[in-house]
Amino acid sequence: MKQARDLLSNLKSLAGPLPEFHPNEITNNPSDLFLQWLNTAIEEGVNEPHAMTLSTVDAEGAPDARVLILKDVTRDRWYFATSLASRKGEQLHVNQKVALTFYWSEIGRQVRIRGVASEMTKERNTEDFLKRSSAAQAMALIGNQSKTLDKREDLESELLKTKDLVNQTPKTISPNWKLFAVLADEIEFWQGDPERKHMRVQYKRNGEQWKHRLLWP
Ligand SMILES: Cc1cc2nc3c(=O)[nH]c(=O)nc-3n(C[C@H](O)[C@H](O)[C@H](O)COP(=O)(O)O)c2cc1C
Repeated sequence: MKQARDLLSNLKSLAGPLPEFHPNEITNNPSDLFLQWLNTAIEEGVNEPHAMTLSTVDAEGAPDARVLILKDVTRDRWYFATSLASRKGEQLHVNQKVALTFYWSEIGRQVRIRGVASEMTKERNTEDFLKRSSAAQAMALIGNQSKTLDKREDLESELLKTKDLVNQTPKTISPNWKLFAVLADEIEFWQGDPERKHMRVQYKRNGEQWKHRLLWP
């Protein structure tokens, strides 16, 4: 087998062709630009464009990260859903400062968002929970995300029991499954360029207003 560094050095990155991002496409509000980029990602067939990395920090300030699904975007807010009892749930309890990162490799685009996460209302949680598939509802109702699983059979038997519960009492809501909104205060849009003349625009929020500047690649 090849050495890892040989395998890696043969891989291409940002080979293109990639779309361009002109300064005249910069919008006043970054949520508008995000939605334009999300639409482009969907049209261009990007695989799971709604998958994003959520970064959190623990009580000691050590970072952690994992992939989640983007549930919604409204003005200045990005939404995700998870279990309060999970590791990230515990981290969010002590520190609400988070980062979200999207990478859409097919079009060479990255979006970085920094902001503060807060829990949504019970009504929004219920609405989101009931939209989940019955398997996803059952898994959330078991509620053991990030806890030690002694053996896979335990998962199968818990799932069987909980799927029964979901079928018999379809509106059972997990008390731990929560929708969070990240109120963004900094967002960067990065368009890769095969010649490495990447285009970077960073927005910073001041109250209701956003300012932007270009960054060197
Ligand atoms: C494509 C993809 C989508 C995922 N979506 C979610 C999600 O929406 N919510 C969630 O809690 N975990 C989701 N996960 C699982 C998380 O990455 C993670 O394993 C889990 O939430 C436990 O993280 P924690 O131990 O840091 O709390 C997803 C994973 C992948 C790869």
